[in-house]
Amino acid sequence: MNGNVFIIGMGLIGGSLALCIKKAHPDAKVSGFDVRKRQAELAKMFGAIDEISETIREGASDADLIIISAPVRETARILMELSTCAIKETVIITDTGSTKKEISRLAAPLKQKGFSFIGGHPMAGSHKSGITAAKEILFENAFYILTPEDSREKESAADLKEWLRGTNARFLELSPEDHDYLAGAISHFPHIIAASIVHQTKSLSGSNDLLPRLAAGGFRDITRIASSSPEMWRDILLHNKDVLIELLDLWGKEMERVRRLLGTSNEEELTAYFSEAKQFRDGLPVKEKGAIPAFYDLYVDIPDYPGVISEITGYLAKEEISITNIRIIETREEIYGVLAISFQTAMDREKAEKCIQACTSYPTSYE
Ligand SMILES: NC(=O)c1ccc[n+]([C@@H]2O[C@H](COP(=O)([O-])OP(=O)(O)OC[C@H]3O[C@@H](n4cnc5c(N)ncnc54)[C@H](O)[C@@H]3O)[C@@H](O)[C@H]2O)c1
Ligand SMILES: O=C(O)C(=O)C[C@]1(C(=O)O)C=C[C@@H](O)C=C1
Repeated sequence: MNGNVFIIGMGLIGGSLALCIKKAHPDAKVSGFDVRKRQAELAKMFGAIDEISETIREGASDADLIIISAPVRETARILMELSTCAIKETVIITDTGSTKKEISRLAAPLKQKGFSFIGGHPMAGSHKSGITAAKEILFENAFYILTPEDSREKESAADLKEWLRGTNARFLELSPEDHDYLAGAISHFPHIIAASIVHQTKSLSGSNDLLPRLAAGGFRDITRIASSSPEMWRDILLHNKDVLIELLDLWGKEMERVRRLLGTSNEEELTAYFSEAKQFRDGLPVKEKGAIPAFYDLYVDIPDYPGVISEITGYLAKEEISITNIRIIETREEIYGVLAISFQTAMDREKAEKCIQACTSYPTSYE
């Protein structure tokens, strides 16, 4: 498509969308604004945007598409500001916020003036923030929720999907209320639990300094998202307060149930508790990014000696196989550790396994 795209908030999501739009629509002009000007400068340096806008008013004036990609409570303020700006009658306005009900309510002044606002939420991300973490592949195969509310917005949603074609995401239309309930359950609530586990560990470690040093695989897996932006999560929780309080009450009952099973040493029910959870978790889609991003992980049993990781990444680099993440799951002195390497595609993982098998004697595996 040809036209002017204006992105407000040049962080992880704004930057990644800018890269996707530039790839799919090379003739479009993409400009960006960020309250932290350095973010916009970096976005320009990385080639994510063509121009930096000095103000929202300036960037919005000639835009055909405006994407707001700031924390959700800032998004509310930006919507108010946009409703006072001179903007094209035909402009499509969208956002990327993790909550939709409150944002859609706050877009009312713009909608009353006849502008198309379509709430949006790409359901993929990271615990990392800022433009330096942005990547074109972030939304590949992920669900991208849109919340058009009337027939005019549903029509504009078709143009919006075309603008966002380069995300290679799977678009899904929901009401803002349904969105907030679902996202509350599978995204917002797990972030509270992750942070609460870290809090519990922190307070226990006050009386035992060995505790944080022992926190390995399982703890790291379940608490990764506790490293996300605190301001972003504060705002999400405040926007989705009612749903989250309801989920916290349910969780309390769930924990009571486990406590009872433990108290009575109920072996059968405890096995059933974990079996049911395993069955449901194992049945979640792995090939596509759902609420849970797809990982194409390869596990390599490695001896614990200096240089072993660079040895393996060196072999992969020679074959030009790109890695998205690498971590050690477990290391104990003189015992084998497990190196988990993540790839973007199943094909990359297969190539990597063949390469490691050809160059080393380290056992490899994946689920
Ligand atoms: N991080 C994720 O995993 C993820 C995934 C999907 C959606 N989201 C949502 O997308 C939005 C952006 O998240 P992110 O991860 O890119 O955060 P981020 O912190 O990486 O980027 C947000 C950017 O917005 C800028 N900003 C803040 N207030 C602003 C304002 N008033 N005007 C202009 N710029 C402003 C910040 O300086 C920052 O650069 C949030 O609403 C978040 O809920 C996040
Ligand atoms: O992968 C992560 O780090 C995320 O937390 C991404 C995640 C999620 O909960 O799945 C976080 C918030 C967004 O609104 C969408 C995606």
